[in-house]
Amino acid sequence: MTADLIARKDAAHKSRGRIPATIVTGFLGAGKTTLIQHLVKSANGRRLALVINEFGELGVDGGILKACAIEGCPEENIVELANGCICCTVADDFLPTIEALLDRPEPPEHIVIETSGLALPKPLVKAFAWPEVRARVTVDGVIAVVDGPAVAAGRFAEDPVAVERQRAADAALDHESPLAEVFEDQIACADLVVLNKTDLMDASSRAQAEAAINAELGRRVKILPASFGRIDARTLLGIEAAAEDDLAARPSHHELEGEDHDHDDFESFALRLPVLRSPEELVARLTPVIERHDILRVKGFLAVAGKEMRLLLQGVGARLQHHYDRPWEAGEARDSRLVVIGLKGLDRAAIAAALGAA
Ligand SMILES: Nc1nc2c(ncn2[C@@H]2O[C@H](COP(=O)(O)OP(=O)(O)OP(=O)(O)O)[C@@H](O)[C@H]2O)c(=O)[nH]1
Repeated sequence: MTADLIARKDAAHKSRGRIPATIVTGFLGAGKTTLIQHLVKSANGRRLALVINEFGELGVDGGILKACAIEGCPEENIVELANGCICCTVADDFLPTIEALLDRPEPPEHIVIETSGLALPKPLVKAFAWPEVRARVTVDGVIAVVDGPAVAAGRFAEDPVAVERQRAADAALDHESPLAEVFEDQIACADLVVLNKTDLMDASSRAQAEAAINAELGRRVKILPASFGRIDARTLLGIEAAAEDDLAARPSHHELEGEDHDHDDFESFALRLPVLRSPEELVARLTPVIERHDILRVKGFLAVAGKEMRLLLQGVGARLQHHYDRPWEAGEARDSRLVVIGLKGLDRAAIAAALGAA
């Protein structure tokens, strides 16, 4: 799409007096924040506001985006809704945040919402159908970011053995595997699917992942391959789906289970670690802990002895990545904190002890 066409589409939204909003969904660690980082850089100076929601309590994603200090998206345009899942607190947290953005003297030209990896996107889309919001915003599109290698490996496929094990532990469990449910909902709500992490995939695993995605897509929706979410803003913004008018086409478990949906099957907690001797030392400790406890996601900012830079560590399943993302600021507490997310029943004490947490 040309810049011209985007400008015309923006103008069309504005002429109807509505600001477009894009919802970026996708499971824990699929690459949502990475995609948004790239999107902001390629947005050509368009005034964006980012609403970032995280399941863990640390606000790591907001920290990553703020550290980029990207032109067109200054820090005050990044709003964090940490510690929870917006899909269940729509009226309390999410809508007031959107309304506050719209009420600014210079409102954003486009709002990008990153949901937590466990959020079901439909309740958010539904919120945009409420009359007072509908008059001012339209959902330009729901983008589902998918961890390609994880899907190809069957991570989100129905796992009857795991479900039976959970049922044995919790007789009240009345739904299928939590990972499968979140995946199904996120795909079923999408107007565009980004098959991410293709740098880690060969042709056959790509075909497997596409087949698994297609199995959940009830409508004709494009699947775009990507590596590190490198897709131009011109493709991601300006879909013009008006998703709030199209709710019936987006089936969701949320309607069936209400407030009791999947989050209850997951938990997260934060750990404070001592200053690290080296990143490698932490990786060596973490790797077996992640495997033993089947941890889904770890992330955090850490202090390393003798380093003036903040270390960002990210783990998605057993895959760990780290780099120094920015210098510690003057007066900033050089804390080492990690958030750990997994299925309910994590042995917090054992994990903390194995990592030498304070
Ligand atoms: N190899 C590879 N790694 C990727 C790609 N995209 C993202 N990552 C890495 O995956 C990890 C998670 O990426 P994020 O962008 O934080 O994922 P997220 O979906 O925002 O994660 P949550 O907000 O925790 O759900 C980071 O270490 C990224 O560098 C990719 O295309 N290929």
